[in-house]
Amino acid sequence: MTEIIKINQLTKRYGTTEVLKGINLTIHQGEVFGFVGHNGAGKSTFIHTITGIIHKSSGIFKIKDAPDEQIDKSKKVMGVMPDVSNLYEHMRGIHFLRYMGKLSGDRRSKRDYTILMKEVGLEGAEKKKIKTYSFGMKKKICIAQALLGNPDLIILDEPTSGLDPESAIKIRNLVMRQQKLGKTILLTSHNLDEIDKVSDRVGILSDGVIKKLGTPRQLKEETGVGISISVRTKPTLRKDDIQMLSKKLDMDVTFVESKKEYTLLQVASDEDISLLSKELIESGVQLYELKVEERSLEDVFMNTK
Ligand SMILES: Nc1ncnc2c1ncn2[C@@H]1O[C@H](COP(=O)(O)OP(=O)(O)OP(=O)(O)O)[C@@H](O)[C@H]1O
Repeated sequence: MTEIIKINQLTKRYGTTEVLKGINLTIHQGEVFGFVGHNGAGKSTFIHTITGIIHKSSGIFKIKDAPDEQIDKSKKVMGVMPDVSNLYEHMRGIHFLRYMGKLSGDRRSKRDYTILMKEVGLEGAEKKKIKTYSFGMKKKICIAQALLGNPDLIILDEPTSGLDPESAIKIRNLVMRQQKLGKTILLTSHNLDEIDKVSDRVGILSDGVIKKLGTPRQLKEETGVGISISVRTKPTLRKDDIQMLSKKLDMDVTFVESKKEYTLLQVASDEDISLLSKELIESGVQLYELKVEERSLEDVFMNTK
């Protein structure tokens, strides 16, 4: 696997405040990497550092074979989504993209710029001045800008924040299409469901370091958070029944609540689900339904200190 980003012990201080305290990370070509962390964790600082917008304090990093001292070389392979405040607001959307495209050596035809605008959901707004765009529309043109020049590495800082659900799905699909073209995508988002859907791997930034790293599935499995299951039985299982079952099976089954014929429980592992259902059937309870509620990245995030 070709490494496209390699970071060793990267730190960044603002005055005496150390925001990044030693980031180690490798991202491979063709990966969609989701970077998450609470407000102020340092995600933007990280992106600004590796894209050469601000200087690192210490550590080393390489973007596609170019060491950080040669950041100008690596800028050529990166497409970075700018902040909405950096748009030339007096320009019309399509003219702005063509202008920025020229600066980044973009070779697409005039017609393809219209297609690009459509891809990010700006059809019909090509000739409108950016200053008349809504916040979401400005966000979309920033995403389009990150794709100019056919970069190998696309870096998107909160691309879908402030977008309506339909637009967010469009951007998610765009990310996946770019991946199919062989691009590497690094993105941040506070929408953990979205990160779960698009990312091959996820890194959780906390206290200046990457506290958790892995595929969404690995992280969810490692979290140690119990698995929530809902069972529909006759008779409906009550708290006392669950306590008895738990004792009999010698395992932790936590009663959460019972509503009508449904009982919500938590168990520790997949094996527990199998043992529990077997025991229920053997004890003569009519088991009509057993539904496992998927663990979410939100659980992982909330359990990352
Ligand atoms: N130019 C700066 N000078 C001093 N402190 C800064 C500067 N830029 C950011 N910070 C501080 O660094 C920390 C990390 O900020 P950063 O914007 O990187 O976080 P973030 O994870 O992107 O947050 P959010 O999710 O809210 O966008 C914050 O405490 C912030 O106040």
